[in-house]
Amino acid sequence: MNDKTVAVIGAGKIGELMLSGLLRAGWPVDRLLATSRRPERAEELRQRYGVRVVDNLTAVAEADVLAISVKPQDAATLLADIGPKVPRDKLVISLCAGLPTSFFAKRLQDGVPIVRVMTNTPALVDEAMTAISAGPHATAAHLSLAEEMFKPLGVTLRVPESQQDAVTALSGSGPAYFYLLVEAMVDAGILLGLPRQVAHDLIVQTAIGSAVMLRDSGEHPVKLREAVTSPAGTTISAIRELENHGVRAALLAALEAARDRARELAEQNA
Ligand SMILES: NC(=O)C1=CN([C@@H]2O[C@H](COP(=O)(O)OP(=O)(O)OC[C@H]3O[C@@H](n4cnc5c(N)ncnc54)[C@H](OP(=O)(O)O)[C@@H]3O)[C@@H](O)[C@H]2O)C=CC1
Ligand SMILES: O=C(O)[C@@H]1CCC=N1
Repeated sequence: MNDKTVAVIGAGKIGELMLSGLLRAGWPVDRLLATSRRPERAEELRQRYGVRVVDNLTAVAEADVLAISVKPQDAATLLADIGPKVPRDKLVISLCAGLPTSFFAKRLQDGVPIVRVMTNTPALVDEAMTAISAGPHATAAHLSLAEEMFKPLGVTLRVPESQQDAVTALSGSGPAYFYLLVEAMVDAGILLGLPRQVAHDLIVQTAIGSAVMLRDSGEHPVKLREAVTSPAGTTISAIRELENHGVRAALLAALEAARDRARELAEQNA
């Protein structure tokens, strides 16, 4: 493990997932810093993780890596404070949806390396999907450092920055789509007369089993679905309804909308 100090700037939901994941992976707590806007949040982070919570400028001065995990709408205000004070020997990692690395480059001194990352909430169980892109001045060593930070939280992949809005629509927001499906299927179980807890347990384990098969069997999802779908059986009756209700088209439109929203966030916060 390297000897870098990482500051999570704006340790909210995603920032906390980073902190806790790095600690689980053995990152020394004295090489982690966090910042927060609210004193009660700072206290919560200190209590929970024993991490030092400092102000943004102290984090800039002391850390080698600045992981920006504020909302895209808060990034300009933050950068107005810290941007001109970030020296060129630091690495800035943005976790912000939508914002291109050019947004940060404009607000930092010329030469500060920037990496853009899109991760997701399964980081909580070390099953995140994290996509990493080089921005201005980011070298192979900077990308490796970003990978070293996110690998313990799950799987990492390098993508060109031009793909990051699509990545955000698929894997960044993706957990929410699966949770919504589970919620709807549990409700369907209620409709069919099952107790809520039974419906929940059936669907959660079915989701886990299906996900592990998708990952480990090496089979195409169509093959896996065909193996469940017996001639004149139950599954095809359900699939006819899913197709009748346009679930496939809804997913195409939904992910396109998420991608468009990422673009809009960039335009609104340019
Ligand atoms: N949630 C998710 O699943 C994912 C989110 N992201 C991205 O991660 C980023 C954070 O999202 P999320 O964690 O959900 O949001 P949160 O609102 O939970 O976290 C952002 C945190 O930043 C704090 N903050 C804002 N401005 C400042 C500042 N100037 N100085 C210090 N702290 C500040 C906020 O404080 P306060 O509590 O006062 O608001 C908040 O605690 C976003 O850019 C989002 O696009 C990326 C992938 C997945
Ligand atoms: O909804 C959002 O904007 C953030 C980015 C990806 C997941 N959550």
